Amino acid sequence: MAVLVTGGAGYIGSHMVLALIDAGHDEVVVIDDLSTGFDWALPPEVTLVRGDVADQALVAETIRTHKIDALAHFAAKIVVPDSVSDPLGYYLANTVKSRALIEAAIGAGVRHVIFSSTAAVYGEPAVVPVPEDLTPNPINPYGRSKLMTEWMLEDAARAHGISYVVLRYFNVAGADPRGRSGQSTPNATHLIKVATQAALGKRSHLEVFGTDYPTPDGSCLRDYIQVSDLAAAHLVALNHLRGGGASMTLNCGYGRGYSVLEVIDVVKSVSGVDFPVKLSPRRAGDPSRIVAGADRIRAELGWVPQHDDLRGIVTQALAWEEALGRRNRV
Ligand SMILES: NC(=O)c1ccc[n+]([C@@H]2O[C@H](COP(=O)([O-])OP(=O)(O)OC[C@H]3O[C@@H](n4cnc5c(N)ncnc54)[C@H](O)[C@@H]3O)[C@@H](O)[C@H]2O)c1
Ligand SMILES: O=c1ccn([C@@H]2O[C@H](COP(=O)(O)OP(=O)(O)O[C@H]3O[C@H](CO)[C@H](O)[C@H](O)[C@H]3O)[C@@H](O)[C@H]2O)c(=O)[nH]1
Repeated sequence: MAVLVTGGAGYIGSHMVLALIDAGHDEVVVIDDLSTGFDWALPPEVTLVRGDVADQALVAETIRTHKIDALAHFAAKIVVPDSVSDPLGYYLANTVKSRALIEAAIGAGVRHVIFSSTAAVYGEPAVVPVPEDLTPNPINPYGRSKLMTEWMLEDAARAHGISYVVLRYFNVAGADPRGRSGQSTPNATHLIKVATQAALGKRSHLEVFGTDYPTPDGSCLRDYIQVSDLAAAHLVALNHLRGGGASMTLNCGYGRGYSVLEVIDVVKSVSGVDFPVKLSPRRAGDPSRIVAGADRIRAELGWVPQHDDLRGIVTQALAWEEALGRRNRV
């Protein structure tokens, strides 16, 4: 039995690949078009199929050749403000292409699917921390594009007798504790990545997008989950499905929110650099606060996070950013 990881050369997917290898899974296959991923992020024992997840012939051949029973689908476009300016591009990448992938995967014999969804499906939730059974109400095209894929997967699983786990990630951050991978996108927009780049002088300053939100300090609140903890959640989800477990949808977060200004303070404290910060207007598509109701995944899958510590997450992100600079990569 082998696992196909779409988007495995990307930030989170590469940590999933490492988690699979570390756990002794001997056949891991990645399909990735390298649009935002890097082949060097993959260990040498992993098979990389370079291509598009919507190429149904390629997907079917890959699944049959490697006798794949489980699919972990990470490949997507992921930047919320870009989805506001290019909604149709996001619906194509995240919804239309996922439809093609799911059809090809089921047709070729895949039995289990783990899907990378997002807290963005909740939009601006009335309840915080947000439980999984709150009716989704995304406020940007990114969240909508992902929610439609959740629905397609749920319907297709019911019709074709396969099982799935939808994981709704909150804000993913940090890097592999052993320094093997991290967030490598040069023009990434994620707060902790941008802040570490500002601390290391790769950016002149950091902008805070909005200080007039209805939150304690006026900046947005997010629940930052460490990337290897998230990968570990996928492993327990995989074991659950292969063991005959039921389909389910689970939040992935720690259940605690930090404001943008709090995160900046931690990055300044850990790095020892008082980099310039500019207070700017709100960014399109941002909800004010989003924190995971984090109990269900622990109860259902027995997931126990190992890295629930913002200072530790920032320390890992800084170390990875420094290593990228040393390697002259990005
Ligand atoms: N980063 C976060 O905070 C976050 C939060 C919630 C959900 N997610 C979800 O996690 C998943 C992974 O995100 P990430 O942060 O690792 O992003 P990423 O951009 O680093 O990784 C995406 C990978 O998918 C590949 N890819 C994109 N489109 C493809 C296609 N059509 N065919 C083949 N490969 C393709 C890219 O080359 C890249 O390697 C996404 O589905 C995203 O929506 C991320
Ligand atoms: O330079 C920056 C970057 C971000 N922010 C703020 O920091 C917060 C977090 O922003 P990120 O861009 O790091 O993350 P998002 O919350 O926009 O989105 C991320 O988490 C979501 C889930 O909550 C999605 O899944 C999405 O893929 C992923 O990028 C937001 O309030 C944003 O306005 C800044 O103030 N300055």
